[in-house]
Amino acid sequence: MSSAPAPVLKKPIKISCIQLASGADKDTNLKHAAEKVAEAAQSGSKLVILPECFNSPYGCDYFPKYAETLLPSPPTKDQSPSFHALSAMAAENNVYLVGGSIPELNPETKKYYNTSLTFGPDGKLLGTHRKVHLFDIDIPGKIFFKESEVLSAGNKVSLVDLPEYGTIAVAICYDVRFPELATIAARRGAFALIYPGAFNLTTGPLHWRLLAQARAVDNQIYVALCSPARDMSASYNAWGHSLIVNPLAKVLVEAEESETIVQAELVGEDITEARKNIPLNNQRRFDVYPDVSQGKISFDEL
Ligand SMILES: NC(=O)CC(=O)C(=O)O
Repeated sequence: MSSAPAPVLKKPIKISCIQLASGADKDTNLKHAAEKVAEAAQSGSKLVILPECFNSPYGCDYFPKYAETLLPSPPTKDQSPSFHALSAMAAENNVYLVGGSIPELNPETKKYYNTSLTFGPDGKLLGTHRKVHLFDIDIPGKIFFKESEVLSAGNKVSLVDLPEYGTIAVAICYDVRFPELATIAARRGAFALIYPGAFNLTTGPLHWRLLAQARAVDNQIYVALCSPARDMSASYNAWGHSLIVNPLAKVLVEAEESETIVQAELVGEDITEARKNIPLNNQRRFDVYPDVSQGKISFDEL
Protein backbone atom coordinates (compact mmCIF):
# COMPACT_ATOMS: atom_id res chain seq x y z
CA MET A 1 0.00 0.00 0.00
CA SER A 2 1.47 3.37 -0.94
CA SER A 3 1.32 6.09 1.71
CA ALA A 4 0.88 9.79 0.95
CA PRO A 5 4.16 11.72 0.76
CA ALA A 6 4.96 13.88 3.81
CA PRO A 7 3.90 17.50 3.26
CA VAL A 8 6.84 19.66 2.21
CA LEU A 9 5.40 22.62 4.16
CA LYS A 10 4.55 21.56 7.72
CA LYS A 11 2.38 24.53 8.67
CA PRO A 12 1.22 27.78 7.01
CA ILE A 13 3.73 30.59 6.81
CA LYS A 14 3.13 34.21 5.91
CA ILE A 15 5.89 35.66 3.76
CA SER A 16 6.75 39.18 2.67
CA CYS A 17 8.75 40.49 -0.29
CA ILE A 18 10.05 43.97 0.47
CA GLN A 19 10.27 45.98 -2.73
CA LEU A 20 12.85 48.30 -1.24
CA ALA A 21 13.73 51.77 -2.48
CA SER A 22 17.47 52.18 -2.02
CA GLY A 23 20.11 54.63 -3.15
CA ALA A 24 23.86 55.08 -3.14
CA ASP A 25 24.41 55.34 0.62
CA LYS A 26 24.86 51.91 2.17
CA ASP A 27 24.23 52.95 5.79
CA THR A 28 20.99 54.68 4.84
CA ASN A 29 19.93 51.62 2.84
CA LEU A 30 20.64 49.29 5.76
CA LYS A 31 18.66 51.46 8.17
CA HIS A 32 15.77 51.69 5.74
CA ALA A 33 15.81 47.92 5.18
CA ALA A 34 15.65 47.42 8.95
CA GLU A 35 12.52 49.61 9.19
CA LYS A 36 10.84 47.67 6.41
CA VAL A 37 11.75 44.26 7.84
CA ALA A 38 10.21 45.38 11.16
CA GLU A 39 7.08 46.50 9.31
CA ALA A 40 6.78 43.14 7.54
CA ALA A 41 7.30 41.24 10.78
CA GLN A 42 4.71 43.35 12.61
CA SER A 43 2.14 42.35 10.05
CA GLY A 44 2.76 38.68 10.85
CA SER A 45 5.32 37.55 8.30
CA LYS A 46 7.71 34.86 9.48
CA LEU A 47 9.78 34.78 6.29
CA VAL A 48 10.91 38.13 4.94
CA ILE A 49 12.75 38.66 1.66
CA LEU A 50 14.83 41.62 0.48
CA PRO A 51 15.80 42.32 -3.16
CA GLU A 52 18.97 41.69 -5.14
CA CYS A 53 21.70 44.27 -4.32
CA PHE A 54 19.39 45.74 -1.70
CA ASN A 55 21.97 48.09 -0.21
CA SER A 56 23.81 49.36 -3.27
CA PRO A 57 23.11 50.43 -6.83
CA TYR A 58 23.10 47.47 -9.25
CA GLY A 59 25.84 47.43 -11.88
CA CYS A 60 29.35 46.18 -12.65
CA ASP A 61 30.86 49.57 -11.77
CA TYR A 62 29.43 49.32 -8.27
CA PHE A 63 30.25 45.73 -7.27
CA PRO A 64 33.88 46.32 -6.17
CA LYS A 65 33.04 49.57 -4.36
CA TYR A 66 30.24 48.03 -2.31
CA ALA A 67 31.72 44.54 -1.88
CA GLU A 68 32.01 43.04 1.60
CA THR A 69 34.10 40.20 2.90
CA LEU A 70 32.15 37.27 4.35
CA LEU A 71 35.02 34.86 4.98
CA PRO A 72 36.16 33.66 7.40
CA SER A 73 32.63 33.39 8.77
CA PRO A 74 31.35 35.13 10.77
CA PRO A 75 32.99 38.30 9.46
CA THR A 76 33.70 41.29 11.67
CA LYS A 77 31.46 44.36 11.43
CA ASP A 78 34.15 46.14 9.46
CA GLN A 79 34.40 43.29 6.99
CA SER A 80 30.64 43.03 6.51
CA PRO A 81 28.27 45.61 7.98
CA SER A 82 25.47 44.01 5.96
CA PHE A 83 26.02 40.58 7.56
CA HIS A 84 25.63 42.09 11.03
CA ALA A 85 22.71 44.35 10.08
CA LEU A 86 20.81 41.43 8.51
CA SER A 87 21.51 39.17 11.47
CA ALA A 88 20.15 41.85 13.83
CA MET A 89 17.05 42.43 11.65
CA ALA A 90 16.25 38.69 11.78
CA ALA A 91 16.83 38.40 15.53
CA GLU A 92 15.08 41.62 16.56
CA ASN A 93 12.00 40.70 14.57
CA ASN A 94 12.04 36.93 15.19
CA VAL A 95 11.86 36.12 11.48
CA TYR A 96 13.66 34.13 8.85
CA LEU A 97 15.31 36.65 6.57
CA VAL A 98 16.50 36.08 3.01
CA GLY A 99 18.77 39.09 2.90
CA GLY A 100 18.47 39.91 -0.78
CA SER A 101 21.99 39.94 -2.12
CA ILE A 102 25.18 41.93 -1.72
CA PRO A 103 28.41 42.09 -3.69
CA GLU A 104 30.98 39.85 -1.98
CA LEU A 105 34.77 39.82 -2.24
CA ASN A 106 36.57 36.61 -1.38
CA PRO A 107 39.74 37.96 0.26
CA GLU A 108 41.85 34.93 -0.68
CA THR A 109 40.96 34.48 -4.34
CA LYS A 110 40.15 38.19 -4.90
CA LYS A 111 37.02 37.08 -6.75
CA TYR A 112 33.72 38.94 -6.52
CA TYR A 113 30.31 37.28 -6.21
CA ASN A 114 26.66 38.30 -6.03
CA THR A 115 25.75 36.64 -2.73
CA SER A 116 22.59 36.09 -0.71
CA LEU A 117 22.65 35.44 3.04
CA THR A 118 19.75 33.83 4.91
CA PHE A 119 19.42 34.26 8.67
CA GLY A 120 17.23 32.49 11.26
CA PRO A 121 15.10 34.11 13.98
CA ASP A 122 18.04 33.74 16.38
CA GLY A 123 20.20 35.85 14.08
CA LYS A 124 22.36 32.90 12.99
CA LEU A 125 23.42 32.50 9.39
CA LEU A 126 21.52 29.53 7.90
CA GLY A 127 22.76 29.53 4.33
CA THR A 128 24.44 31.40 1.51
CA HIS A 129 23.88 31.45 -2.22
CA ARG A 130 26.26 32.89 -4.76
CA LYS A 131 24.47 33.70 -8.02
CA VAL A 132 25.10 30.67 -10.21
CA HIS A 133 24.11 32.07 -13.60
CA LEU A 134 25.69 35.44 -14.26
CA PHE A 135 23.59 38.05 -16.05
CA ASP A 136 25.34 38.42 -19.41
CA ILE A 137 22.97 39.63 -22.09
CA ASP A 138 23.03 41.94 -25.10
CA ILE A 139 19.74 43.03 -26.61
CA PRO A 140 20.84 45.60 -29.20
CA GLY A 141 19.46 49.07 -28.58
CA LYS A 142 17.85 47.95 -25.32
CA ILE A 143 20.18 46.50 -22.73
CA PHE A 144 23.75 45.28 -22.44
CA PHE A 145 24.84 43.81 -19.13
CA LYS A 146 27.84 41.60 -18.43
CA GLU A 147 28.16 40.58 -14.80
CA SER A 148 30.98 38.21 -15.74
CA GLU A 149 33.23 41.21 -16.44
CA VAL A 150 33.50 41.58 -12.67
CA LEU A 151 31.75 38.70 -10.93
CA SER A 152 32.48 35.00 -10.66
CA ALA A 153 29.69 32.45 -10.54
CA GLY A 154 28.62 30.37 -7.58
CA ASN A 155 28.44 26.64 -8.03
CA LYS A 156 25.72 25.12 -5.90
CA VAL A 157 21.99 24.65 -5.44
CA SER A 158 21.18 26.38 -2.15
CA LEU A 159 18.60 24.86 0.16
CA VAL A 160 17.86 26.35 3.57
CA ASP A 161 16.00 24.49 6.29
CA LEU A 162 13.46 26.46 8.34
CA PRO A 163 12.89 23.81 11.03
CA GLU A 164 9.24 24.52 11.95
CA TYR A 165 8.17 24.88 8.32
CA GLY A 166 10.34 22.99 5.84
CA THR A 167 12.95 23.81 3.23
CA ILE A 168 13.26 26.79 0.90
CA ALA A 169 15.54 27.16 -2.10
CA VAL A 170 17.31 30.48 -2.56
CA ALA A 171 18.68 31.63 -5.90
CA ILE A 172 19.24 35.05 -7.47
CA CYS A 173 17.57 36.81 -10.40
CA TYR A 174 19.01 35.38 -13.65
CA ASP A 175 19.04 31.96 -11.94
CA VAL A 176 15.24 31.93 -12.38
CA ARG A 177 15.74 31.43 -16.12
CA PHE A 178 17.26 28.00 -15.56
CA PRO A 179 14.56 25.41 -14.83
CA GLU A 180 17.08 22.70 -13.95
CA LEU A 181 18.22 24.47 -10.78
CA ALA A 182 14.62 24.98 -9.64
CA THR A 183 13.55 21.46 -10.44
CA ILE A 184 16.43 19.92 -8.56
CA ALA A 185 15.65 22.09 -5.51
CA ALA A 186 11.99 21.04 -5.69
CA ARG A 187 12.92 17.38 -5.96
CA ARG A 188 15.03 17.83 -2.83
CA GLY A 189 11.86 18.89 -0.99
CA ALA A 190 11.71 22.70 -1.17
CA PHE A 191 8.26 24.20 -0.57
CA ALA A 192 9.21 27.55 -2.12
CA LEU A 193 11.71 28.98 -4.57
CA ILE A 194 12.87 32.39 -3.38
CA TYR A 195 14.57 34.73 -5.84
CA PRO A 196 15.82 38.18 -4.90
CA GLY A 197 16.00 39.70 -8.37
CA ALA A 198 16.25 42.89 -10.41
CA PHE A 199 14.89 42.55 -13.92
CA ASN A 200 14.76 45.73 -16.00
CA LEU A 201 12.42 47.66 -18.25
CA THR A 202 13.20 45.42 -21.24
CA THR A 203 13.19 41.92 -19.77
CA GLY A 204 10.78 42.66 -16.92
CA PRO A 205 7.65 43.06 -19.02
CA LEU A 206 8.73 40.17 -21.26
CA HIS A 207 9.59 37.50 -18.75
CA TRP A 208 9.42 38.35 -15.02
CA ARG A 209 5.91 37.13 -14.24
CA LEU A 210 6.09 34.40 -16.88
CA LEU A 211 9.23 32.90 -15.31
CA ALA A 212 7.74 32.97 -11.81
CA GLN A 213 4.67 31.16 -13.07
CA ALA A 214 6.77 28.76 -15.13
CA ARG A 215 8.93 27.72 -12.19
CA ALA A 216 5.79 27.28 -10.06
CA VAL A 217 3.95 25.15 -12.62
CA ASP A 218 7.07 23.07 -13.38
CA ASN A 219 7.55 22.23 -9.75
CA GLN A 220 4.14 22.66 -8.13
CA ILE A 221 5.51 24.80 -5.32
CA TYR A 222 5.42 28.46 -4.33
CA VAL A 223 7.68 31.02 -6.03
CA ALA A 224 8.56 34.49 -4.73
CA LEU A 225 10.45 37.12 -6.77
CA CYS A 226 11.58 40.19 -4.83
CA SER A 227 12.74 43.27 -6.78
CA PRO A 228 14.07 46.67 -5.75
CA ALA A 229 11.66 49.56 -6.30
CA ARG A 230 12.19 51.37 -9.60
CA ASP A 231 14.43 54.44 -9.53
CA MET A 232 14.51 56.28 -12.85
CA SER A 233 17.48 58.36 -11.68
CA ALA A 234 19.63 55.22 -11.25
CA SER A 235 21.83 53.78 -14.00
CA TYR A 236 19.84 50.49 -13.87
CA ASN A 237 16.07 50.76 -13.76
CA ALA A 238 14.57 47.78 -11.93
CA TRP A 239 11.25 46.41 -13.12
CA GLY A 240 9.73 46.16 -9.64
CA HIS A 241 6.59 43.98 -9.70
CA SER A 242 7.67 41.75 -6.80
CA LEU A 243 5.28 38.85 -6.71
CA ILE A 244 4.29 35.58 -5.07
CA VAL A 245 2.90 32.70 -7.11
CA ASN A 246 1.13 29.58 -5.81
CA PRO A 247 1.74 25.91 -6.77
CA LEU A 248 -0.92 26.14 -9.51
CA ALA A 249 1.02 29.11 -10.94
CA LYS A 250 -1.64 31.62 -9.92
CA VAL A 251 -0.22 35.07 -9.06
CA LEU A 252 -1.36 35.65 -5.47
CA VAL A 253 -0.01 39.16 -5.21
CA GLU A 254 2.04 41.49 -7.42
CA ALA A 255 3.43 44.97 -6.76
CA GLU A 256 3.59 47.91 -9.15
CA GLU A 257 6.99 49.61 -9.49
CA SER A 258 7.28 51.74 -6.35
CA GLU A 259 8.30 50.81 -2.81
CA THR A 260 5.88 48.44 -1.12
CA ILE A 261 5.63 45.11 0.69
CA VAL A 262 3.75 42.22 -0.90
CA GLN A 263 2.62 39.38 1.32
CA ALA A 264 0.93 36.02 1.07
CA GLU A 265 0.25 33.01 3.24
CA LEU A 266 1.77 29.78 1.94
CA VAL A 267 -0.20 26.63 2.77
CA GLY A 268 1.15 23.08 2.55
CA GLU A 269 -2.21 21.60 1.48
CA ASP A 270 -2.07 23.71 -1.68
CA ILE A 271 1.15 21.98 -2.70
CA THR A 272 -0.21 18.54 -1.79
CA GLU A 273 -3.47 19.18 -3.66
CA ALA A 274 -1.72 20.46 -6.81
CA ARG A 275 0.53 17.40 -6.82
CA LYS A 276 -2.35 14.98 -6.15
CA ASN A 277 -4.51 16.38 -8.92
CA ILE A 278 -1.76 16.65 -11.53
CA PRO A 279 0.73 13.98 -10.36
CA LEU A 280 3.84 15.06 -12.27
CA ASN A 281 6.11 13.75 -9.54
CA ASN A 282 5.01 10.14 -10.20
CA GLN A 283 5.06 10.51 -13.95
CA ARG A 284 8.59 11.68 -14.70
CA ARG A 285 10.39 9.55 -17.29
CA PHE A 286 14.03 9.64 -16.28
CA ASP A 287 14.49 6.59 -18.50
CA VAL A 288 13.79 8.95 -21.44
CA TYR A 289 15.83 11.93 -20.16
CA PRO A 290 18.46 10.47 -17.82
CA ASP A 291 20.86 13.40 -18.17
CA VAL A 292 18.57 15.49 -15.95
CA SER A 293 18.71 13.02 -13.08
CA GLN A 294 22.30 11.90 -13.45
CA GLY A 295 24.12 15.22 -13.63
CA LYS A 296 26.51 15.92 -10.77
CA ILE A 297 24.91 18.38 -8.36
CA SER A 298 26.46 20.48 -5.62
CA PHE A 299 24.28 21.32 -2.63
CA ASP A 300 24.59 23.83 0.14
CA GLU A 301 26.53 22.54 3.12
CA LEU A 302 24.44 23.84 5.99
N1 LIG B 1 19.35 41.03 -13.45
C1 LIG B 1 19.39 39.73 -13.71
O1 LIG B 1 20.17 39.01 -13.14
C2 LIG B 1 18.49 39.09 -14.69
C3 LIG B 1 17.62 39.87 -15.58
O2 LIG B 1 17.43 41.07 -15.46
C4 LIG B 1 16.97 39.09 -16.64
O3 LIG B 1 17.15 37.86 -16.68
O4 LIG B 1 16.28 39.66 -17.47
